[in-house]
Amino acid sequence: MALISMRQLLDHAAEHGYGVPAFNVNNLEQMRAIMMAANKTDSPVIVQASAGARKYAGAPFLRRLMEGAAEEWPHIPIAVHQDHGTSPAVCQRSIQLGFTSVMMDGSLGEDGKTPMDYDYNMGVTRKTVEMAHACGVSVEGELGCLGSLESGEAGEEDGVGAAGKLSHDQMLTDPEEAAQFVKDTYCDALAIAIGTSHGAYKFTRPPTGDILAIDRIKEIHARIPDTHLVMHGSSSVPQEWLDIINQYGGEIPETYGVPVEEIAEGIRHGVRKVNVDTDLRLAATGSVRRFLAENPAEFDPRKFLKEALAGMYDVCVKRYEAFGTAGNASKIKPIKLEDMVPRYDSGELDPKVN
Ligand SMILES: O=C(CO)COP(=O)(O)O
Ligand SMILES: O=C[C@H](O)COP(=O)(O)O
Ligand SMILES: [Zn+2]
Ligand SMILES: [Zn+2]
Repeated sequence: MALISMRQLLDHAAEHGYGVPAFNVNNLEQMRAIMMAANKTDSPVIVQASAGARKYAGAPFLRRLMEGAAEEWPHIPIAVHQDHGTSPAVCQRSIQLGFTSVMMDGSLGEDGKTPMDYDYNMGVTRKTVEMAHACGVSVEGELGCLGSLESGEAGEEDGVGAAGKLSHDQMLTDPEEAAQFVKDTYCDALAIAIGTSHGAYKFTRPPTGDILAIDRIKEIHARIPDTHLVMHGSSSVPQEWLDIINQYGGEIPETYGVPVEEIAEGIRHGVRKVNVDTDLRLAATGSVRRFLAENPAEFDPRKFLKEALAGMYDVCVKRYEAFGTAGNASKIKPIKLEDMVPRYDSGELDPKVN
């Protein structure tokens, strides 16, 4: 079974200059779509589960989904990551469950909503790193809060993210602070705030530099060249899927996501993990709406779920190709988690800070 640490996967991505989409998983169809697309394109995989996913599917089922993926596609390296952990204890339970990577999102408090200060964030992240690295598990931290530079609104969506108004400073990760944070915590990957937000309603117009700060990535990367940068809220919100949803009875107002070309520019400057959830939701919804509208007599869920899978598969293939992930699965030689431990202990994985 090729469940590997996210650190190993992202180190390979950094060495070879590509990015990896991290798709959120809640159910069988998403998992199969992601894996079938990875198999087709020879891409290594990051799948991630949120607190909402654990609530929806239940932790034992989620674990079995991931184990099932590794069993059916043993030649594909898979990092199993916990998305937006709200405390070291949550991260610890995920490690116990078999996750190979965790996110400690200390930019927000345990409620997942209240923006916290540097010292709190640094403390919980440092604690998580000590615990995770002792198990060979990697850690993603977050500095800055996701939110819209267009409206000043925080990124709350489906109960995830800060709520209310945020200042510009809170919504843009400071390169100086990022350098200090990496020095203080030794996290493997860092989620940065550059104007993206979760969900489908990111921008009211195609984003330009004033509302999507891709340039900020370059400044941060220059300070922490070994730390893998993570873009959250990076669905592209494909207009073709919005059109299909609305053509078949949906009511989604005009909205724009993060263009794939902007993500590719980020990848050229140190972004290695690109979080995508909403795009698969849109593809699944559009596919199901279309199928049921065109086949009103059908009632076998496998028929419409197969359509959902096909729509999501399509999005996954496009992202693996656009981010340069394709062609790399077969080049990675899996390192066991227990063999990551001495690598951390020896200091060979310590981050460089300029
Ligand atoms: O960041 C995400 C999960 O952590 C998902 O972002 P999207 O809502 O843009 O897909
Ligand atoms: O972090 C945001 C992801 O899109 C997960 O969303 P969720 O909490 O609804 O599962
Ligand atoms: Zn956050
Ligand atoms: Zn996120």
